Amino acid sequence: MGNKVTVTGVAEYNPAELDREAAFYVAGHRGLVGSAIWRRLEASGFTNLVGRTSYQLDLKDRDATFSFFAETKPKYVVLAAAKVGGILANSTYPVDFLSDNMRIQVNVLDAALKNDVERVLFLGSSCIYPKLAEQPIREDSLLTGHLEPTNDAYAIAKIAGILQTQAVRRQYGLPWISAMPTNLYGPNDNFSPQGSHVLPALIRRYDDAARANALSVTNWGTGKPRREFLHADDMADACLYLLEHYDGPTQVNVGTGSDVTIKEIADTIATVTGFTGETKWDTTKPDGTPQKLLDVSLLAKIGWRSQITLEEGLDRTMRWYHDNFDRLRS
Ligand SMILES: NC(=O)C1=CN([C@@H]2O[C@H](COP(=O)(O)OP(=O)(O)OC[C@H]3O[C@@H](n4cnc5c(N)ncnc54)[C@H](OP(=O)(O)O)[C@@H]3O)[C@@H](O)[C@H]2O)C=CC1
Ligand SMILES: C[C@H]1O[C@H](OP(=O)(O)OP(=O)(O)OC[C@H]2O[C@@H](n3cnc4c(=O)[nH]c(N)nc43)[C@H](O)[C@@H]2O)[C@@H](O)[C@@H](O)C1=O
Repeated sequence: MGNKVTVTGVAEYNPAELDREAAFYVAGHRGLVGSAIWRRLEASGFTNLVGRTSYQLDLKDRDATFSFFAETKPKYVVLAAAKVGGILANSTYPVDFLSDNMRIQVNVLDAALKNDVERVLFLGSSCIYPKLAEQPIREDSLLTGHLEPTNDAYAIAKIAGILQTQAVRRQYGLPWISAMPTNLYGPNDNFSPQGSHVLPALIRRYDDAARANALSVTNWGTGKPRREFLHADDMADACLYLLEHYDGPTQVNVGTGSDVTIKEIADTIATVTGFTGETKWDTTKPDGTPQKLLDVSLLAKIGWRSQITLEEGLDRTMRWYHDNFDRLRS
């Protein structure tokens, strides 16, 4: 690692470029985040990227995960493989979100340790923070209050992942880090009506309604909660930036620093899809946490800011959605 720079009172980091020829395993390389990281690494000249689908390698299988690490010997790992879903999936299948994610991350982190992986980036989520955390949410609000019940099982798994990363730092002195993204969107997102996050769900719902000349659509909850949306390409850029510029125990928030209400994002998507009907709200569906806006000042101190505006990101995502429309429905 390079020269140590102190960020007053928060963390320390050592800028150092990663070796472009070393084996770099992107766990979950077909997903929203993993595919964006893969594109970012390719564009930055990495020549030895390693990826496996869940069909080729089920990371819940400990023996298979250890064999894979022993064979491929990655020098770097980003853990973007996880069981992921929106508010309804999280609240309907809490056992899966807890158990699958615990198993995936324990297997990957243990195998990485056994095989001397030099740098690991563990990805958590902004849902690790207390439901009623002071906004914008600082990293030090972790474990200071009760979690949002619709995603507490998933959040507990993610908190365990952060702690495992920190424990490896303490016990073995390795420069492993973790990042906490806000709500993400972009190409290769999950657009399934029941399982997805809100932004892809709204794209699909309003686009379908516009094509069918429907008179109304019905969204979930009250529309009042506030969410912060970051494009996956920005997230991928932040991941590489953190790996090359940050070496501290604190999980680093990754977001844009601004949020919108669900009603506002719904109105925007209605406009861009050309839907002119009425929007209704199904208040029997959960709202989830009232606001989730990350404090991104640590990330700014380290030197990174998001570049893709919500308008630009939505435009890119809509174009990707239309290009992949047939495949997404097959
Ligand atoms: N999407 C979001 O809004 C947010 C995501 N995050 C975090 O970012 C990370 C990536 O999420 P995202 O890209 O959205 O998720 P996706 O669902 O788009 O992708 C998840 C990836 O994980 C892989 N995977 C799942 N289970 C297994 C398994 N048992 N074995 C091997 N691979 C598996 C899948 O592989 P395959 O395609 O081959 O089946 C898939 O490529 C996660 O840690 C998530 O918690 C954090 C905050 C917000
Ligand atoms: C990233 C984060 O994502 C999840 O948390 P969430 O932020 O609450 O996620 P969401 O995107 O699913 O919903 C955001 C808001 O939007 C409203 N909403 C309206 N209409 C639809 C709709 O059609 N689908 C969905 N999913 N939500 C809708 C919905 O009622 C809620 O008020 C975590 O479980 C966890 O996975 C996690 O870490």
